Amino acid sequence: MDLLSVSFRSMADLEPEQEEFLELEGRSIVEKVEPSEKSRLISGDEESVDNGEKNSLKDLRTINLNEVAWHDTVDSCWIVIRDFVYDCTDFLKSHPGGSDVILEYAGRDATLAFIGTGHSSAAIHSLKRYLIGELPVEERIFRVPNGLKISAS
Ligand code: HEM
Repeated sequence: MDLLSVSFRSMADLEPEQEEFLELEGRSIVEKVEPSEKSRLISGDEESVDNGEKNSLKDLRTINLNEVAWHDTVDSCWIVIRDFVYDCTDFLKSHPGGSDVILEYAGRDATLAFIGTGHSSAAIHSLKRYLIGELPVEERIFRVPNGLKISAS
């Protein structure tokens, strides 16, 4: 047995409440497809999906972490949640948790903070208003096709 064996599971393996989160992120995509297709969609295998929503997935702009990092101020505040990029600039002042907590993550990944705070379904729903893109496949850590295994051996 490996000393260290960590698996980043595909989205299809997540707990129900996490899956809800992920479904909400891509609601318009997953609602219109069969369960088998949905599982492929949420695991990131977009090529295998042949439906009307395929294009909307592909149309999402690819934004890398380097570009995200430039938007780390109150005048332009981008954050990454589950490999999706959000522009929160206009939302900062109205965030119920205050602007400071979001600004702390401006220009970088805020996934664990966002989840750790226990945001409501309404909050998760509202995320899509600020969605501007997604990370390139090689920079993703949550939506990895077929999962990613890190092993010590
Ligand atoms: C675009 C991203 C975000 C959106 C749309 C958002 C939305 C919301 C909403 C709607 C609430 C009210 C409570 C609820 O419905 O859950 C809330 C509360 C809160 N959020 Fe966020 N949030 C975002 C990012 C973040 C981030 C990155 C943090 C970092 C820790 C954070 C920390 C908090 C905290 C601490 C509260 C609790 C406020 C309280 O109960 O007094 N949020 N957020």
